[in-house]
Parts: sequence; structure tokens; C-alpha cells
Amino acid sequence: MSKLSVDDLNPAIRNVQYAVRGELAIKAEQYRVKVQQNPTSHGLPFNHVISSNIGNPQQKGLDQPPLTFVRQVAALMDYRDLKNIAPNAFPKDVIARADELWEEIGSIGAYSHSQGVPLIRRHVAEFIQARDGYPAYPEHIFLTGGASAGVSLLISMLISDPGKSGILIPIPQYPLYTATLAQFSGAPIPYYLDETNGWSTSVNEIRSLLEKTRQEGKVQPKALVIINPGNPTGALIDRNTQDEIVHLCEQYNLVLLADEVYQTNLHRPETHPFTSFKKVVVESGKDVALVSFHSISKGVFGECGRRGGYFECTNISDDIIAMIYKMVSVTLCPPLQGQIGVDCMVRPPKKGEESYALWEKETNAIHKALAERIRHMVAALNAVEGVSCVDSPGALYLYPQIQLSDKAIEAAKSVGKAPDVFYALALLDATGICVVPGSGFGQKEGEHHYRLTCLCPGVEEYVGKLVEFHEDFTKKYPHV
Ligand SMILES: Cc1ncc(COP(=O)(O)O)c(C=O)c1O
Repeated sequence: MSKLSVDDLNPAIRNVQYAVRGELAIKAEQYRVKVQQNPTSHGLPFNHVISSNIGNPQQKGLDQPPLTFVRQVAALMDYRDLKNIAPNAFPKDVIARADELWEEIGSIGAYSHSQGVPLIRRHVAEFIQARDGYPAYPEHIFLTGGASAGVSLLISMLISDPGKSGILIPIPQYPLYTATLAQFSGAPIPYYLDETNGWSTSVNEIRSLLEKTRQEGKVQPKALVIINPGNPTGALIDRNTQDEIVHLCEQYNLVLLADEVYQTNLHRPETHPFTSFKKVVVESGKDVALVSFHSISKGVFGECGRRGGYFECTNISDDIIAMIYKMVSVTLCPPLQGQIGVDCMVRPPKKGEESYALWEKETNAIHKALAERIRHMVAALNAVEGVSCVDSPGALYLYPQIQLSDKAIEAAKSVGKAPDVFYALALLDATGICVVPGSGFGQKEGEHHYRLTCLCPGVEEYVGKLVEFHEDFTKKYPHV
């Protein structure tokens, strides 16, 4: 063994935490292997592990199928000869799409432009323009290997003074943000979302924090992160609040980082539509610097293993765009299949095209299943004493709050665990259901939550187990 030790590494790496793939996920994986290797003699009180911990729609055991159109285009791009070998296997519009992309890209085994294939960026700009009603420019768009790559790059670039450059992040938040800030020694400035008001964003709270930070003079706020629709809350920010957020960013000279990867995961679009921050910034007429992130990982796409996404820069100067370009060129280019996935996302089949009917059927079925599951889960969880769950109009998650007794908290302490981790581990041990404890996303002192996804099939049985477990746990550790 070499003498290389953890102490020899960049100390910032030791501070990085990412609960979504943490202790619970590792234990769940061990259980999965145990059941698989000993199907009749595993000795566990369940026969399968339910992965409710991660927004990974096509994960084995979950039931979101890939969209046929995407896979057909991808297949033709991967293996060009298929077009001749199996000419009847592909609809005409798929062949035309693959031909067009091939004409521009050639073999997907080659590096592309570091900012992403120009034609695909043009299609992204057209998609944004059609969505918002305002122009978008391919030069301001960067294709990425998933939204995470873009978020990480932008955060790393904004930390001009390690330890002192501050970024406002929502709590609860998707831990990419705390992890990236830890990695690049940025200072998180957490603002709390209001659970009593549907996990809403309070601009007054953010303003007070900014004033406090200013008075203390230790940290300089540089950017504000908004996750809309929210992870883990599933909340959607209303238009009025969006306007106020943009105003605040102008007032305090903050870069707005808008994580909009769940923009098409809307469970009640009639009452809770999505409005992009790009649209809000343009309509405000304010010169607020905005970077908006989108991805093929979520929505009806769920192609998260393909690693595709993009970010759009608005009101960002050309010299900064040039710096971003320099940085993305260091890693050469985003994965080509991810870029092709982005093209399919921003240019789905149109009415009248051969693939349209199947596309519509597949996407409607996914939206319907997610909305129905959310409805069922919220109702079942809210019927349990000691559990309250905000109904979520967007994204892929619920974030119920659980009341834990002093006895449960003491029992957790006695084994050196946070109470919500203790609860989630007990849930996994008893039922095989893997959730993520709230401490991985952040919560107010003394509160306990967990996040679960709405991606698991067999929702009645699964939520029934959650409810039964909570009741048993409360009997074991009663409130006095
Ligand atoms: C809010 C949010 N942003 C970004 C990501 C990462 O997305 P990607 O797979 O595109 O990197 C996720 C993944 O769960 C997420 O929930």
C-alpha cells in the first residue's frame, strides 16, 4: 500500500457531502445484492428493495420507459448502418432527424465543438424562444453533460474569494449545491423555504439575510440559487415572487442561477404552470445576470444516464462568455449522445409527423402516472398521525415532515445517528424502502423530514408499508 493518505488530498474534498447516494443508498444496495444472491434464504423481512431515494426514472425496478423516438434517433446515430439493415424499423421522421444530425455531426465518436454542436444549440435557442416568446441566441447557450456540470462550473467561476464569496441557496436544497460549494470553498448562505405556505420562497427572508450578511461583512453574496420546480419540495414559485426575486437580484447585484430541470414535471399545469426566469428577467427589463439550467435527466425524458443538458446565459458579457468557453474547452466537449438527447428534447415530434402519436401516448402516460402517484401518496401520508406532507405541484418528490418522540431522538443519539437518519434506516431495515433523510437537504432545527420520489410502481402497497412502518415506529418510541 502506498503512503498516500486522505490527509494528502485537497482538504475541501473532505467537506463534500451528497446524501442522495449516502449511507442509506449504500445499505439499500447491499440489501439488493443479498436478495438477488439468496432469493429464498436472504433472511430479510422484504423480497425487494424499493428505490425511492433518487430521481432516476429509468432505474431498474422502476417503471418509466424510455421514449421510443429518442432511442430510435440515438440508435441511428450510434450505428449508421441500421438505416440500411432495418429500413422498416424506423419511422420516416426519425430517419430524417438522424440524417440531419449526421450531416452536421458525423460520427458521434468524434469530439464536437466544446460549447456543443452549433446546430443543436440553434435548436435549443428556438425551443427557448417558442417557450418564452423572446429571442434566445445559440452563442449564449452551452450544452453540458447534465445540468450538474453547468452548475458546478458556474459556481466554481463565481467563487472569486474562497471562504468569502457567498451563494444563497434554498433550504431544503438539492445537495449538488452544498457539495459544490464545499468543493470550491464557497460560502453557502442558506435561506429557508416556508413549509407552512406550500414550501414557498420568501423574498423578505432573503432580503433580511442579505442585510445581515452585509452588516457582518465577512461574506460577499454573489449569486442566488433558485430551484423551480423545487427539489426536494416539489414547489413551484408563483409569478409575483419570481418578479420580486429578479428585483432583489438587481438591487443586490446577484447573479441568478435558475435550476429549472423539472420544468416539464408539472402535476397540475392548469393551476400551477411553469414560467421560466428567462421570461421574467426579459419582461422586467432589468439587467440581471441570469444562468438557467435544463436537462434531459428529468421530465418525461428521464435519460439521466445519457448525461445531457444545457445552460443559457442572459445579460452576461461577452468576455465572461469567453471565459466560460475557455473553461468548457478544457474538458473538450459534452457527451455526443447527451447532446443528441437534448436535440430530441427541444425538438420532439410534431403533429402530423409519423412518430407523433406514439410520442404523445408515451409522454401522456408518464405525466398521468406521476400525477396520480403524487395524489395518492399525499393523501395517504397526510392521513397518518404525526406525518404532514405538502402537496407538490411539480418535480418528482414529496418531502413529508415526521414528528419523532423524545424517546426516538434519544435512541438515535445513543447510536450516534441524526434522528431522521435513524428513522430512515429503520424504515429500510423493516420494509426495503430507501428514502433520503431530511438532514441531507437541510431542515429547521428540531424538525425531521424525508424525501421520497413518485417514481416507484405499486404505489398502494408501497405507501401502505410506509404508513404501517410509521405506526409501528411510533408504538416502539411513543410520544409521552
Ligand atoms: C434540482 C436538480 N438540479 C440538477 C440535477 C442534476 O441533473 P443532471 O442529471 O442533469 O446533472 C438534479 C438531479 O436530481 C436536480 O434535482
